[in-house]
Amino acid sequence: MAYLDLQNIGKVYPTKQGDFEVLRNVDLLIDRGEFVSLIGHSGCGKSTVLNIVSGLEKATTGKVFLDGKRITGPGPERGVVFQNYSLLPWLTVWGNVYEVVDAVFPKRTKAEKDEIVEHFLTVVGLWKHRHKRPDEISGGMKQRAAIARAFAVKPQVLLLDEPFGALDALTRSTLQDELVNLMKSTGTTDEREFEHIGTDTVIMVTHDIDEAIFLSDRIVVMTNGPSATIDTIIKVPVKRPRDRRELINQPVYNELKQELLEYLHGTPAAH
Ligand SMILES: Nc1ncnc2c1ncn2[C@@H]1O[C@H](COP(=O)(O)OP(=O)(O)OP(=O)(O)O)[C@@H](O)[C@H]1O
Repeated sequence: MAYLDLQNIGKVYPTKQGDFEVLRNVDLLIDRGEFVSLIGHSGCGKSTVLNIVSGLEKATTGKVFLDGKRITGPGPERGVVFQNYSLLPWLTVWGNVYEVVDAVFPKRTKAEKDEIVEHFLTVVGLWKHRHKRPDEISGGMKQRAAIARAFAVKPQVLLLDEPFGALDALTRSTLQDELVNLMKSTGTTDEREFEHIGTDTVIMVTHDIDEAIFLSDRIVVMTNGPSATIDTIIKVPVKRPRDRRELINQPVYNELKQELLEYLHGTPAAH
């Protein structure tokens, strides 16, 4: 049985101009431990798929199962990083991360929770900005705060909607590496980890082909909308975790890049 099972997902938005069918017949099975990227033209419905798996959006048709249980709403085992950051405006950067760490690890001491928050704010380069509120920091910094918050609680399933989109190239690759590290820590025997086993399954929406190849086991290419569905699924036949420089020197890297470019640009966008 697949860990995540999307069965015949369809999504229709009622609009003033009539019903707008975003997704039709999306079927996808994801195993525990997989890293899957969703790629496709702007507006085809990638975020909608992610929102349905997060439970924040309801599918019009079809069902999603996680570990055999039907998803009917959000849950702590699924962490999200959305494009709009969703930080609480009245809390500082530190407070935004601490709040979720406190909620998810109620049995840890204050010192342990402080340590987690400090670690992840340092990783994303925001420690010295920890006292600022969201309206006092840039878009890229908000994105990094949202990443710190999601990574810090190590949800089993991480749902990432263009998480590194607003970041400069260097920060982007640092955080991609941190995501790789986060997944490596799965199965840790750290005594304090008893509430959580760590992040082992990721679905990420991205527009960046290199990022998709570097991080993913499989890349799901969506058709152009409306009524978008899965066009094809491309496997990345290289063992994870990968070394960025080694990977780009392998012939398979350019073959995959070419294949993805053909899928994405071989057919014109619908909009
Ligand atoms: N609440 C809504 N009501 C009506 N239409 C909507 C609503 N939310 C999204 N849409 C439409 O659904 C389509 C898919 O949106 P979605 O954000 O899932 O696309 P996407 O592939 O993630 O886009 P991008 O890559 O640009 O982020 C778009 O055409 C969008 O305009």
